[in-house]
Amino acid sequence: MNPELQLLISQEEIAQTVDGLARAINQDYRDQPLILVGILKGAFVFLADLMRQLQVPVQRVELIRLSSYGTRTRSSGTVQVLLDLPPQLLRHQPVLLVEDIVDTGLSTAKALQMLQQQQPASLRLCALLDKPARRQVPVHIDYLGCTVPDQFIVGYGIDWKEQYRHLPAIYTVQQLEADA
Ligand SMILES: O=P(O)(O)OC[C@H]1O[C@H](OP(=O)(O)OP(=O)(O)O)[C@H](O)[C@@H]1O
Ligand SMILES: Nc1nc2[nH]cnc2c(=O)[nH]1
Repeated sequence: MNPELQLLISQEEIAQTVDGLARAINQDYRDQPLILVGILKGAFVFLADLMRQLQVPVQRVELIRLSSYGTRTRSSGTVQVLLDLPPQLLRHQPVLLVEDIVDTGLSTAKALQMLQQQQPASLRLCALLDKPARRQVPVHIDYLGCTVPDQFIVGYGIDWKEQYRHLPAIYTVQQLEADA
């Protein structure tokens, strides 16, 4: 049976939030050529909207793919790297990591560590959502959209068992069956 969804952040609120984030990034980077790195799959919708609001010269858009939730609603605690970057790509370049949600922080911390190994000129994080209640490792978010409560989130690229990524707004999921 499909679970019940409750609206948390409307399409209009998401658009305003993305706009505010893009304005802050535009102001900070100005004419600096920037590399954007998005984390698949969850961040692909946010990345697509954010980058189209950027006025800074985006010299490259890259994607990495991490997974730690699978079909569950709690992190497995192990972050699998399913797609990495070619070596040396970020060396001496300003890089902005784009993430959909920082929850335990394990995925984002792993991504930051992977990117840092390539010795970028600078590395900052832009996250649409922050769920601080479940943090296991500290993560500094340079550009944050919204803080969300300790509930399971779906929509706007974010899934439950691969469903709901297509929804244009963000919802909390009610009455989820216990994880298998
Ligand atoms: O802070 P954390 O507890 O690590 O959770 C955050 C991560 O969890 C989700 O990815 P998921 O592993 O579900 O993969 P997906 O993006 O492909 O759905 C989400 O897209 C984040 O990348
Ligand atoms: N779908 C979904 N994935 C997540 N990964 C980390 N937190 C969440 C969440 O609240 N919802």
